Amino acid sequence: MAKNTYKQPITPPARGNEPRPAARPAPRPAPAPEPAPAPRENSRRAESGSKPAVAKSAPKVPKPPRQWPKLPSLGGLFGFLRDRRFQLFLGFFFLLGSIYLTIAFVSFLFTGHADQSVVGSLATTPAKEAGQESGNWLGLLGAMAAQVLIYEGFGVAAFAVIPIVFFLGYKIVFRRAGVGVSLSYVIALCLFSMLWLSALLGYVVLTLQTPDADPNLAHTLDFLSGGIGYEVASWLDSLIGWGTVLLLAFLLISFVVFFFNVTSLSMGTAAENEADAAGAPTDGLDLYGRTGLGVNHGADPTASLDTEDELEVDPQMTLRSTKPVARREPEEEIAPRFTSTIGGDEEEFEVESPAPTGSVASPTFSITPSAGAALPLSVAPSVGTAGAALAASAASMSGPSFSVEMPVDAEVAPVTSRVPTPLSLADLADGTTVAPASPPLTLAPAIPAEMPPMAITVADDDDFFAEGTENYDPTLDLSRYQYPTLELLNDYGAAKAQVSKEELEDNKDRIVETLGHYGINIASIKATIGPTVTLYEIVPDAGVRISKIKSLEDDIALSLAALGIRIIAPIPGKGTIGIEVPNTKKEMVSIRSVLGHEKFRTSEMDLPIAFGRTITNEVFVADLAKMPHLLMAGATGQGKSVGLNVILASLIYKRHPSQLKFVLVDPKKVELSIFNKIERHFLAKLPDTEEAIITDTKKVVNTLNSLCMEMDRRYDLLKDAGCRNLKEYNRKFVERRLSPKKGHRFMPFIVLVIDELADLMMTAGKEVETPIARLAQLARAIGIHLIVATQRPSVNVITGIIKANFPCRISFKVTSKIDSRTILDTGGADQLVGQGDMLFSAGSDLIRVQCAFIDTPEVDRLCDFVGEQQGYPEAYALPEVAGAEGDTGGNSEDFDPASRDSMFEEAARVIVTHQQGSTSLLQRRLKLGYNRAGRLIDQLEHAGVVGPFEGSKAREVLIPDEYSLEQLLNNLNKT
Ligand SMILES: Nc1ncnc2c1ncn2[C@@H]1O[C@H](COP(=O)(O)OP(=O)(O)OP(=O)(O)O)[C@@H](O)[C@H]1O
Repeated sequence: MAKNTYKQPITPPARGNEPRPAARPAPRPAPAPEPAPAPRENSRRAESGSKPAVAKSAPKVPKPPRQWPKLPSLGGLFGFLRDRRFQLFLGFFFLLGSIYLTIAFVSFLFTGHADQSVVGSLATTPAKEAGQESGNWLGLLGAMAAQVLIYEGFGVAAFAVIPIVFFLGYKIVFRRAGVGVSLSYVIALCLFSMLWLSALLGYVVLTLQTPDADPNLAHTLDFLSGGIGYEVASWLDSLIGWGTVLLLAFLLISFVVFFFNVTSLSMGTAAENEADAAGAPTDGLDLYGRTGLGVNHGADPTASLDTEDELEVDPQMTLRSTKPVARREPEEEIAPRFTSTIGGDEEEFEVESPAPTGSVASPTFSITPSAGAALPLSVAPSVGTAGAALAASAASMSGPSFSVEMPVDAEVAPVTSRVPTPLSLADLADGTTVAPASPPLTLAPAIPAEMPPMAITVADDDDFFAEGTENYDPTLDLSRYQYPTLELLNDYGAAKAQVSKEELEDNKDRIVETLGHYGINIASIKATIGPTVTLYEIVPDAGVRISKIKSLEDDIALSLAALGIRIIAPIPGKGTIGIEVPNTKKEMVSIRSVLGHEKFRTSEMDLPIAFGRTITNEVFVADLAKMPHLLMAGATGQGKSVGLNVILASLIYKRHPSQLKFVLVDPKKVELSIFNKIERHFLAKLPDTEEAIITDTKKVVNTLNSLCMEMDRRYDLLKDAGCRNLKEYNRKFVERRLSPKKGHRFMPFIVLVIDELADLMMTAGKEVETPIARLAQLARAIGIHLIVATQRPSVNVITGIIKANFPCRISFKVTSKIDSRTILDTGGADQLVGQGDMLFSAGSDLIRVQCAFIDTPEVDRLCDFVGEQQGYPEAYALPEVAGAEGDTGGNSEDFDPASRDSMFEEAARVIVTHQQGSTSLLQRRLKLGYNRAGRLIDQLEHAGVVGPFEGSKAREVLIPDEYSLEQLLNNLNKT
């Protein structure tokens, strides 16, 4: 029966918007009228199950009358199945039946031959007479059963029927699987063994039964395979001959792989093997769910995990069932009961069962925090003492059999978990101590009826942080995340020098000659071949004025008949003059060659970017975290987009999704859309937006403002933690010196990429300029970095205030010297050769780099590789911008009561009843998606029910009680 005994779950703080309240939630209030839930917008796996409670209290929407003919209800027809007496009758029938079959089968091994004629003569002989002649210890019926199942059926493999019958009876009588093995597990194993063995023995019999074989042997063999096995084998033999053996081997391997969930052929460590032998729940997944030994099988429920196995579950929990995996007729009595031990007292409460028609075999459960629970809390299902069922069930269930869902919430203390997502059943064991986690975990689904009893003790938040010996590892939320491999990128082979000796000599001679014409003699000349240009370093004779050489730039270019000559006079720190001469044949720098270079691979930088190769052919790697922002310019078609992709790819190759988030702004709409695939891994977005990649100017303004809010919050947290920068702060958090209870969280780097600033500046001007400048000025310490690109480096796009805050700039080829000056404060960018030829300026240094090349299919493959892996439930949510226009429901001026959400009143009641202005409360109580709950909160703000957004705190509830609320609602309805 569906019950919802936890009346008031605490609000799991929603990332980005509704922060976790600083203090532990208030004790459970008196039961209040349940708000009517509505169908979820964004159903989550763990929350999408149908719930009777939901159905009961659903809003009273009049249903259209159905005109279907009346049929007798199935419940009435098969109601006797729920009769416990009938169940016991059936259960014992199977149990005794299994004993009967065992005796009959064993007897058949001795008396079978004699009984064959007895059973065969049944058509002509009276049953009584035949029974008297039967040699089977269980009479004629025993002889018949054995004859059918063994001789005519499956041979000795028919013994596998016995466990099926036994466990079926056991399950019905005792309402749980026997000896820790789930029924489906037994049935699958036994059926396969029976069919496979029978076919194998059939083939053996077929091969041994040659005309000259010993008749006694042939007689014995009759029993081995049974009629079916023999027929199957002969059929296979006629079709594929001795390939039958291969086929059978293949079937066996396939079964083992799927049934035991073999995922790896590695032999595992000695420790793992030991643990395995002892029945500890390693089960193919290591402590953090990574695939290890590769075989899932029964786990000893009493085996407790060592400290590393700790799970983290939010301190307070509600147990409720969600999506049933399989369904069958309801059996109310079997509804699992859970006990919660609070302090020394045991308190029993019922779990919301999936639905009146819900499954008992495999209902699913989620554990989410609840307000009423005190610490420490231990939760133990009181049904099911089955031993090895836990892991076995996990193995036999396909898909995400048991998962932890953690709402990703920027606002809230981060997930402190060392729990892999999804959590495997094997990760839970009796006696597991779990650390508190915030945001909450949702564990789903489990198989309570087959779950061994287990107690998950949730340590107090403070204790955890005080006692935690192990460092917090943010990557463990996606512990199975695989970094992209270089194989995803095109291999263009080793770079070859494209400049011939003749070309070098030729150029050298011409330079010497040209300078000679102007009376400049050269003491020495040296060439360094780069991918795009060759640098000729000359040491002029004493007394030659450098400015003279510089003024000859065009003349030298003319005499060399080459575009893009750049003279560096003098080369800083070298005392020579450089003349860069483009190579006749450019060498393409593949991204693979730079990402695979040791310099990048072993880089200790926070945000390393492998831009390409310098003119001395060295791989050029720079740290975005140090820049700390980057301005990019370049005329159209000169390699900007490729450059941006190189930057994004470098960062994706080097960072884990937990450490880095991108905010992608793409007014051109097509350049960055490819990165949509990695939304749940690497992208951040406003909570109320559908698309993670921002293409709309209005949304850009909101996003920039939201980033400013995030920046302010981060500064507050840093201040509170006494840290000067993000690195220090995260280190402290990792060392568990900062408690999530106080709002602390692991903060990923955020990289904002704007693909075309000109467009934004034209449409939104100051609205974007101010937050960009603000972010650029302040965000360096708190890990927000900006990469802003533009085609038009004119002063009304790259304004003084923007330029002043972007010390690090890149210019691809631009069309004029003025543009070059605007972006780099010096000429030179106009003389580049294009196709990724770029100048990198960090302060005074100007470095010429050939940008690496990454093709769109390569980016595609990279994004597919990342995107196909398990990600967070949703993109990293940025703080909601109060009063933001667009999707948030409008601002106060244009708030129209008539266009209120249909759940508006229910939402208001929930908020007032709980006195908590939180989006996630609405999400949970009303089963809403984040977007809709966010809109509702906004509408409630406009209606005066809740106060404005308050950063890290929940919104203030402005209506003190339900009476005042009803008055307000009445007034609103009148207007
Ligand atoms: N690093 C590079 N190495 C070799 N070729 C390159 C490189 N970068 C760009 N190219 C060539 O230049 C072409 C245009 O590059 P890209 O699309 O990046 O230009 P863009 O500056 O972004 O142009 P737009 O502003 O019009 O989008 C590419 O298709 C490619 O052929």
